[in-house]
Amino acid sequence: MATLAPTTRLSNGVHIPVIGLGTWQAAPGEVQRAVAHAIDVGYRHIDCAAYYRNEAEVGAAIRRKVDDGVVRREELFVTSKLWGTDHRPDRVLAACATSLRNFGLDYLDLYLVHSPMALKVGQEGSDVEVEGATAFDDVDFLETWRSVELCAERGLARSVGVSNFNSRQLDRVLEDGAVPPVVNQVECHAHLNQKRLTAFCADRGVLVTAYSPLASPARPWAAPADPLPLRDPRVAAVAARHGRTPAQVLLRYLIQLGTVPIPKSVSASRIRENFRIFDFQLSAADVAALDGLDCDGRLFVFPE
Ligand SMILES: NC(=O)C1=CN([C@@H]2O[C@H](COP(=O)(O)OP(=O)(O)OC[C@H]3O[C@@H](n4cnc5c(N)ncnc54)[C@H](OP(=O)(O)O)[C@@H]3O)[C@@H](O)[C@H]2O)C=CC1
Ligand SMILES: O=C1CO[C@H](CO)[C@@H](O)[C@@H]1O
Repeated sequence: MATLAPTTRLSNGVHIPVIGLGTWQAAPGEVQRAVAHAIDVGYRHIDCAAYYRNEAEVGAAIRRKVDDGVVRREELFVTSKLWGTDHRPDRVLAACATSLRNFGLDYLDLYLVHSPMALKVGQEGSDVEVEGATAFDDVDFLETWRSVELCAERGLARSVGVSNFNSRQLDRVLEDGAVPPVVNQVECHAHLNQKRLTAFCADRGVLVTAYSPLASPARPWAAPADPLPLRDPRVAAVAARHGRTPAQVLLRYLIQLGTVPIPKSVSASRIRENFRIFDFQLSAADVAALDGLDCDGRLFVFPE
C-alpha cells in the first residue's frame, strides 16, 4: 500500500490532498502513464483542465486504477477547469459535462473558473487572436459564477472555485455568490510566494493551490528572472542541509506556507521525488532563507 499525502479541509468540509499532480503540457501518449504511476506512488489529487486537451487520457488512467482495485474513485480528488471560451453563463453546464465525458467520470471533485477573463470564441470553439494577442470577451465572471454554482448544485462537481483571481475579484464572488469558492488556484513559487494573497484567502476560508510550484521550467516562454529556483544556490544550500533535492525543498516550502502545490511531471523518478516531502520539515531559518528568493517574479502575466 502506498503512503498517502496528508489532506487539508476545505471550507465546505471536503478534504483535499496537500499535493497534486499537474497535467499541463503532459502530452498524449505520456500523461496516461504518468497519472497511473502517480496513483501507484500515492498521489490522490490530479489537476487538469479542458484547456490541456488530455482529460480523456487522464480519465483512462484513473478508471484503470479504479477498475484494478488500486484506488476507489472516492479516494481521488480530480480537478478540472472551465476554459475562457466557455466562460459565459449559457455554456458552463455543457462545458463541465464535456469534461466529465472526456474523463469518463460521474463527478469532479473541484471545478474551477480557469481565469476571470472570458475569451472570444473562434471557429470550432477555439480562442481567437487579434494581432497576435488572445482576444478577451466582455463577460462578467459573476454571471458565469452563477452557472458554476449550478454544477455544484446538480452534483457535477463536489466543490467549485476560481483560478487566477486577484483579491478584489475574489471578494466580488464571495460577496455576490450563493456558493462560495473554496479554492483560488494561482501562480505560486519561491519567486512569487503569494504570502499576502494566501493570507487574504485564508481569512475568507479560501485555500490557495499553487500552480507552477517549480516556476514552470518548461513553459513556452523565457524566464524573466534567473536563476530558476531549481538552480538557485540558496535552495541548493537548504537542500544539502536536509539531504533533499531542490524540488523537494521548494515543494515543502509551499506546503509550509499553507498552499497546496501541484507540480507537473511525466517522469517516473520526478513524480516519486516530488511526492517524498512528508518525512522532513524546514526550520524557521530555512523558510526565512527561501523567503529571500521572492522577487515578484510573475511568469503568467494577465494585464487585462
Ligand atoms: N490555473 C492555471 O492557470 C495554471 C495551472 N497550472 C497547473 O499547475 C501545474 C504545474 O505547473 P507547471 O507550469 O506545469 O510547472 P511546474 O512548476 O510544475 O514545473 C513542471 C516542469 O518541471 C519539471 N519537473 C518536475 N519535477 C521536477 C523535479 N523534481 N526536478 C526538476 N524538474 C522537474 C517537469 O518536467 P518533467 O515532466 O519532464 O518531469 C516540467 O517541465 C500544471 O501542470 C497545471 O496543472 C499551470 C499553469 C497555469
Ligand atoms: O493553465 C494554463 C496553462 O498555461 C497557459 C499559458 O499558456 C495558461 O493560460 C493557463 O492558465
